[in-house]
Amino acid sequence: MADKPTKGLADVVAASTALSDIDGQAGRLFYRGYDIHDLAGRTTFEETAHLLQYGTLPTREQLSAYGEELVRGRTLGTLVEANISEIAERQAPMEALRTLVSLAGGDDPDKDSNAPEANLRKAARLTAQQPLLVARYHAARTGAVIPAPDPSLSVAANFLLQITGRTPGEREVEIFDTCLVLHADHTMNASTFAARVCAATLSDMHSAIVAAIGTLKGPLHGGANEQVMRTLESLDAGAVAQSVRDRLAAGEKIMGFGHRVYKTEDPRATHLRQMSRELGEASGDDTYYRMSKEMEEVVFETKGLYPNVDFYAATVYHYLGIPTDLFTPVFSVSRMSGWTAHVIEQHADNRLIRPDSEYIGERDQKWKPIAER
Ligand SMILES: CC(=O)SCCNC(=O)CCNC(=O)[C@H](O)C(C)(C)COP(=O)(O)OP(=O)(O)OC[C@H]1O[C@@H](n2cnc3c(N)ncnc32)[C@H](O)[C@@H]1OP(=O)(O)O
Ligand SMILES: O=C([O-])CC(=O)C(=O)O
Repeated sequence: MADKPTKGLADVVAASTALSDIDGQAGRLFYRGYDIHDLAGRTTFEETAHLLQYGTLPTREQLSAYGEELVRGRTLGTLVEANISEIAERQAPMEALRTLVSLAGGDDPDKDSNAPEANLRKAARLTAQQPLLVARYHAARTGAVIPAPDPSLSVAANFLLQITGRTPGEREVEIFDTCLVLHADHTMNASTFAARVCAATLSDMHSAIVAAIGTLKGPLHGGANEQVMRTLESLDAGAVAQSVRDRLAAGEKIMGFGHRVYKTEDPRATHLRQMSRELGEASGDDTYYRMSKEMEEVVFETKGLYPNVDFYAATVYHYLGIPTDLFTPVFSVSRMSGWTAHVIEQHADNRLIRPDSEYIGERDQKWKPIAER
């Protein structure tokens, strides 16, 4: 007889990983032993992706080779090209990405191999393609002609260029790059777990990533960043505190607050709050930042909850000119680096992930023919 399950697998250690570690009491996050506070603002997304996928911060030569691989990967295959316009017309952003990554699996030259070298090549291609998929999806649905990927630009700069259609400022690129670093990996979060469950059947990397994208989409996970912006837009700037109190009193969840693991401030929120303030002030209208601060105070006062990574990410993306329904796709652009690294790690030391369940249904039922039911 199985033990009583922990609802939502809270506190269950479901996998071993050398990729990231969280101290939820102290509010600390590490990627392969490096404190997120040391990485954020000092290490580029490309270096972070290399750290996760290859295991080390790259030397200059390694970074240059990896950067070139990412630049070469900024291209879409024939299956994706043939379908992206229709998908953009008919599917919302995260659904479209789920479909497009699945199609990209069909285009991938390494699709039939889970070998370590093939997995590394697929990880780089998926990391390179994800921002392009988001930009091309957005262009297809708006009819905009977007600039072609610029090989001289970083992942962050190229994405901002393609989404906004204008050359981003240096500080905007730095800030967006830091966002990508902050979202890259996070232990056994729901989408990473989904990817690992899929990979552990010895299914392929693209299948695992499709599972992860579908899982990230939900508002209790990555989908919360979009909902944060929708909440801010729905509030009267002069009555934020009262509206939030009313919503909490009515039993509503306020998106962007609370976390399964952090019992104190999410260390990523510390950076995102600061970047939101900076961009809000630079924009000349920091209303959404100030409203966010007020929400944060009221939610803490009323429920003792802290903002998670999604809360201030919303206003940062807003100030950077990213459309609200692309906030969760932006999360996937970064998390692709972590998801793929987890698939590599799972395949390297695999055992099927198949937990037990507690049976709570009827027993000893007596079968009757259909005429007697
Ligand atoms: C990248 C990420 O995935 S970060 C998380 C993004 N998700 C969100 O921001 C959605 C809002 N937050 C939540 O729903 C939750 O805090 C989660 C999903 C993140 C964590 O969930 P769990 O660990 O299962 O906590 P759970 O949902 O059981 O909450 C515990 C208690 O805090 C309350 N609570 C948790 N989060 C919130 C919130 N955002 N607003 C109001 N109350 C909340 C719950 O209602 C519950 O109260 P109760 O014990 O009186 O019923
Ligand atoms: O860890 C989690 O449960 C959610 C989260 O913050 C993330 O995926 O970044």
